[in-house]
Amino acid sequence: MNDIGLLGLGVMGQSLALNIANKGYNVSVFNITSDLTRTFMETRAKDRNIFPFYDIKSFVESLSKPRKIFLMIVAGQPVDEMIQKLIPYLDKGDLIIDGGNSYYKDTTRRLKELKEKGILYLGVGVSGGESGALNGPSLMPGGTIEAYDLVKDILLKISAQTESGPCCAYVGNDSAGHFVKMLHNGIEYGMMQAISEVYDILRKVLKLSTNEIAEIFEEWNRGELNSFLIEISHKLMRHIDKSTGKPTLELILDKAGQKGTGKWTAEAALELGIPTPSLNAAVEGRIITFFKEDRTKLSRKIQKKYPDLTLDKEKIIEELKNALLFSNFILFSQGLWLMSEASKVYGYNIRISDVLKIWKGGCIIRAKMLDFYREIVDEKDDNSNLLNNEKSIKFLMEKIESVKYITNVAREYYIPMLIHNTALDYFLSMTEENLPANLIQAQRDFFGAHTYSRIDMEGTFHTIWE
Ligand SMILES: NC(=O)C1=CN([C@@H]2O[C@H](COP(=O)(O)OP(=O)(O)OC[C@H]3O[C@@H](n4cnc5c(N)ncnc54)[C@H](OP(=O)(O)O)[C@@H]3O)[C@@H](O)[C@H]2O)C=CC1
Ligand SMILES: O=C(CO)[C@H](O)[C@H](O)COP(=O)(O)O
Repeated sequence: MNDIGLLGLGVMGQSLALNIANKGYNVSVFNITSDLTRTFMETRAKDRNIFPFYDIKSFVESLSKPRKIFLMIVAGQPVDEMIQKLIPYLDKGDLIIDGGNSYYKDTTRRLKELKEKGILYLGVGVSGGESGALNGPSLMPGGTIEAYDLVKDILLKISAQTESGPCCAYVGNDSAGHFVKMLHNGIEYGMMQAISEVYDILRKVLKLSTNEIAEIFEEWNRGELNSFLIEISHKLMRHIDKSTGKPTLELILDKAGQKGTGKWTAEAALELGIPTPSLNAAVEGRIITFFKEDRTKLSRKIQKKYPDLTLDKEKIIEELKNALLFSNFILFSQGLWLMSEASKVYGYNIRISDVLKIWKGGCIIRAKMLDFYREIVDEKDDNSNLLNNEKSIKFLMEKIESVKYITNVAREYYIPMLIHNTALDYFLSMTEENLPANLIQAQRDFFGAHTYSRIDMEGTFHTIWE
């Protein structure tokens, strides 16, 4: 009898199967297309404690009870289909673990449906891409503690390890695991967009070569900005395309793909009423890239009047570094506030400090600054908003002039900076006592008799404006 079943042998599934086997567990594997299983067994899984199965029944029957089946397949309908195929062979107390990027509301529904059948279910956020899955991902399991306890040992062993411990911890009830992973990706979109904005300034304003930009990013990666995304950015910038001799990056079409997790984050924020303009802007930024033909046509219709500026290269590089630190802070701040609200509304009971700990290693948004964010979260009882802390304000105010400077330079050169602009505007809005919403309220009352509150007396008021 094998310890665990891994269902789905795509990019992530193969690596996870190997990772689990490397930790000494016997792994049964199954994939919907048998050829993929055969190829995997003949290559990467050869002579390993990995056992192939070509039908669901024998795959399930190969597992010791209570059975543990890790799904690593395309999210959405395939997960529902596969659960239906598994159910006839499962017993009460068996556990299905969904490690894909499933929509959290689907996870809530599946948990309920399977609970009625006595089958346990865990929605586990998995981050780290192919190499993380193989060498140690960040794991965000959510569901019942009873279900988590069944696979806790395996998950802790296969996860990334940092000086703060394993990058796996029970994150909360119900669909908390997939909600947290979705938010991880929402922040990931923001960080990627912010880095690309900085890259744009370096190449278009300072006219640096891709290799020179790689050097700057490599230098930044040795300091406060140290992160997986900065690291891979400088590495990928050095990759040369063999057929042209050019940096491969320069040959990639500027249309960014997306599979949905960023959009779900923005939707969740709107649904829960938490302001996340920078997370939302990252999704919008990707959507805009998709309209390449329109952008190309329009770009030929406008005349750009470039300024006659003497640029201080070193100053711009230094200000960009600070602006990126500012924007990253705001991205996490918006994301963690949303997480905290979801935790209250959905009863997840998420410990944000633990989430920041498990994001320290293995995942795509791992960064040195996470220690600072965690320090802030740990300082207050109500950790719903990172901004409510003196250290945060000091950190941001030390960098605000850089963001103002950089966003102004960007404007002079017609360069969009969706993340940096929204991060700055968010900070200015959140730290402004007097916003012009009085006018909005008056307009609403004028056209729709929506009423308003007054600053000088209690109550609800309506005015006949004309
Ligand atoms: N790639 C990444 O960096 C990360 C991915 N994820 C998530 O992990 C999951 C898997 O991703 P990844 O490994 O990259 O994807 P791949 O496209 O490499 O693999 C997808 C897997 O799903 C299987 N599959 C597709 N349709 C069905 C179906 N109807 N029934 C059963 N199995 C099916 C495929 O089988 P076959 O090929 O035979 O059709 C294959 O095994 C996704 O939810 C993804 O969002 C999470 C973190 C990181
Ligand atoms: O979950 C992931 C990383 O954390 C996956 O790589 C995911 O596909 C990234 O999202 P998108 O494809 O929308 O960029």
